[in-house]
Amino acid sequence: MKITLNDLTFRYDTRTILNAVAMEVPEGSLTAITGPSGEGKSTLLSVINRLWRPDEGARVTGFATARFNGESTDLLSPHLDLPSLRRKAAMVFQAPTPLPFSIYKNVSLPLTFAGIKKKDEVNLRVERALSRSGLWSEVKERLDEPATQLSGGQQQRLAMARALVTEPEILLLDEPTSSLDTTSRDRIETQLMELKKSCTLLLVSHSASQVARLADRVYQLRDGRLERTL
Ligand SMILES: Nc1ncnc2c1ncn2[C@@H]1O[C@H](COP(=O)(O)OP(=O)(O)OP(=O)(O)O)[C@@H](O)[C@H]1O
Repeated sequence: MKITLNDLTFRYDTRTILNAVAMEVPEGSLTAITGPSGEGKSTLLSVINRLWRPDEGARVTGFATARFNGESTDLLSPHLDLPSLRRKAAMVFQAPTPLPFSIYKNVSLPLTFAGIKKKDEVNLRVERALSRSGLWSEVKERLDEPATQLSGGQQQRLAMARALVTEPEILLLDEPTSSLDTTSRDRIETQLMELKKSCTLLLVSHSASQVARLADRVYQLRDGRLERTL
């Protein structure tokens, strides 16, 4: 399994969000998490790339592991290198988040943070990430233009490219198409079907039809309990 959660309990102060949940995410699959609003689906994703913060009152017990490059990693370890984890388990959020820079810099920035500076390598990776997110042919002639000039759907594919540029093994997607029209949604869904051949995808979605179209495995979160429904 690429990701395994076992007996995982997540609390914000006294409130239990995840109650002894278990989940197994097979490598190279698209696993979906559904469930009512505010139940803790985003919180569940935050366990995997460690976006939750103890200083906000969050407390976690149990087991959460991911296999990176064949090696098991304890996702709850206090010694985890978080920037490195987030390069291997990258995240795409609900709303597109273009930074006030060029299209090129929006995608290449994580490489700068990772210390990858060789121009040829950066160029290669930016092109590959934009191709994998299905945006390359639309932007290859305008890489120096501001990213904010892209349409909403293009901005979300740009966010996917930014997540993909470090070649993550896991891509966490938190309702990535909920703010988009159906054409933009379809484009992203097409890319996701292609991406799962080379990356493990964990998708939070409110849309039953989207889950039916895309998911190999489905979990539903309700009242703190996680139940496998497919
Ligand atoms: N830092 C925090 N401190 C306290 N409570 C929080 C914090 N972050 C989130 N919560 C609460 O935890 C619960 C779960 O939130 P979460 O965002 O994971 O739900 P969700 O299922 O993803 O919701 P939605 O579908 O609406 O995005 C919510 O009730 C939220 O108010």
